[in-house]
Amino acid sequence: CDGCTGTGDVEMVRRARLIQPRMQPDAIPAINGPKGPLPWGQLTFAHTSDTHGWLMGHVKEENYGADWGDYVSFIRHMRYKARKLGVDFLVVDSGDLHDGAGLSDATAKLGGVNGEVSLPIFQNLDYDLLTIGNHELYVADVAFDVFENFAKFYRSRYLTSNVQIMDPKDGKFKYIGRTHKYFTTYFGVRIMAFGVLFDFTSNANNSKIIKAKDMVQQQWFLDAINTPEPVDLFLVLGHNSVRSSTSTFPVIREAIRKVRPDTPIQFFGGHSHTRDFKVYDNSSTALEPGRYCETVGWFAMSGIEAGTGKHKPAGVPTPSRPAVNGTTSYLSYARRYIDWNRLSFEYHSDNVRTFDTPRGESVTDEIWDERHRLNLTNLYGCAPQTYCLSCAPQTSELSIYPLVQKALSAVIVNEERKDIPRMVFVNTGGFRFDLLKGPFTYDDSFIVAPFTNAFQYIPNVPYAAAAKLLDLLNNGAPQKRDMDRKHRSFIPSSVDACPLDGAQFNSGLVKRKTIIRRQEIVTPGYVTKDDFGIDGDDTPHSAIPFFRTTNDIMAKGGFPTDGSTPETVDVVFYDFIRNYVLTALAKAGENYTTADVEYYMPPTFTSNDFLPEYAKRFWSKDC
Ligand SMILES: Nc1ccn([C@@H]2O[C@H](COP(=O)(O)O)[C@@H](O)[C@H]2O)c(=O)n1
Ligand SMILES: [Zn+2]
Ligand SMILES: [Zn+2]
Repeated sequence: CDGCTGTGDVEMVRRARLIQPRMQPDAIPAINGPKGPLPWGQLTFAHTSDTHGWLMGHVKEENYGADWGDYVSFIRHMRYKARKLGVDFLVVDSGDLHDGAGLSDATAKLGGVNGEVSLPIFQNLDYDLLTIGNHELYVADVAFDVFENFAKFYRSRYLTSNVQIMDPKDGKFKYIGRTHKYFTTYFGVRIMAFGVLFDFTSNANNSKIIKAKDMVQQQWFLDAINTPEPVDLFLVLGHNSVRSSTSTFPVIREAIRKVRPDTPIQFFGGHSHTRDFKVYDNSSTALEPGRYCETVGWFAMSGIEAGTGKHKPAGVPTPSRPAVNGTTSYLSYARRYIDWNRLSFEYHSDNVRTFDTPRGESVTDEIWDERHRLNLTNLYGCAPQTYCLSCAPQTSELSIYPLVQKALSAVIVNEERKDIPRMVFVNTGGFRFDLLKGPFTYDDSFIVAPFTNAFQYIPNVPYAAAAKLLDLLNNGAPQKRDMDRKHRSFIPSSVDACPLDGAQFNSGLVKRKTIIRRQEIVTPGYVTKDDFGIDGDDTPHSAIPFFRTTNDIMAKGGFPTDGSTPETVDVVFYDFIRNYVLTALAKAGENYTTADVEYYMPPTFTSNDFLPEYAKRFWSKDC
């Protein structure tokens, strides 16, 4: 497995970069590319959300294979193009920068803070506006780092209208970023912007989230929406799904509409990891740009009666439809979901002779140096097949969940209680990405299961109650984001098998400054249906099937081999779902409290550790 170790990796990186330009065409990976030029409007936006540390891009999927340096170069070209076209171009992000990849998460394992390497790399992008996600707030140290460093870096551009942190210097709660920003664009559009997190409640104690319904009553908000200054557009950035029932965007919209019935309101959402576009009314729409550096959300609007920007810039497609189909409006809109790869980025930069800007190149170099320094390519074992999160029913052997159950049964064993039967309950929301065939590395351990949830247990629970627990948990409160519309893939009924197979992709162990070429066939990927229809995907794809999962799954261990049922069992679970387990046990007639809960495994052995342990024990190292 050449290149599997850290040192080998760097050697290969350097070599790969040198030889790339002379690669034979057959060696150049192929994906199908953009269907045509992007729309540009009076105001045009590039939007990211839920990047979750994937700044390296998807090293095993060419389709999403660009890295953060490539995105930095892309945005530089787009800013230049916007000026040439005579339109305003704003770059925005809706949060969730942590938990999901080695580059963000490995530093916490080394005793540092999650994000201490990835956030400074992220900061190479000159965002116009950003807001905070719930993954910036689960852990007190992470929240404080965001307050102390990230928010100070972006200053008035980091909007956290309803999120505060306790400043240890004086013990007072303060906004992490700014509550709002009033500004005028280059071409003269006057914007009032907010950044609103959904009503998140699992935050660390040092932070506070003000519910949207309370925020809209606060004096600063009322002053902002009633400002005597002219406002041409309200811009609401939010880590907030654009569609789910838990979204608080409607609350914000109603509050603004009460005092400004005619001013356009544009929302940029996140959190549900979906490509989506929602129409609220004829002057109010919302975009959501997916997850994990798979998508750049692209949005263009024209018709605002302000400024000197062009409403129909020459030589490019322009926004052409009202928000509500069949009506007439002075505003017109367009949206596109761009695949995160160099083919797309280069194409939309008009195939400039040198795509890579010096800043972009240095960001790429930094990412690869850090990847090496953090040992992210260290190998645990070779996955014999691809195990997917949602491309197959959760009981199918193609799904990751039977593998998780096997690994939990084998690895989650307390030596002192190994002969006592145990039932291990974990939430499916803790698994974040497919485990791809081939090398399963330190980086992949974060990609698949980034959280550090501890294994806790209640000893000697009557089996009769424990046996009811899984059904009670799965019929109880949801334990993850609203999955209702998570994958809005438009799936032809003929697709019934999981087309993903790690063998198709590069090993991910060597740097590939990929020169990709177009292919005629269509690669599997997003097939998005939103309020504007089915033409949003910049690169057409064949659909990947999507199957929902239950809240939780359960694995057994140490049960009698003769098939008899034990009197009592140890009920083991992630600390993240402890309260759900206690509630469900009460429903099963067994009242326990947190005082009955103990650690089953050492608290340092977490949900991020059991799959690597399984891979080390049971998978070959010869990929
Ligand atoms: N310690 C944790 C924290 C979160 N989760 C899961 O992540 C979901 C939230 O992720 P988003 O990217 O959608 O904000 C949450 O609902 C849990 O399912 C976890 O398992 N453990
Ligand atoms: Zn997220
Ligand atoms: Zn989120």
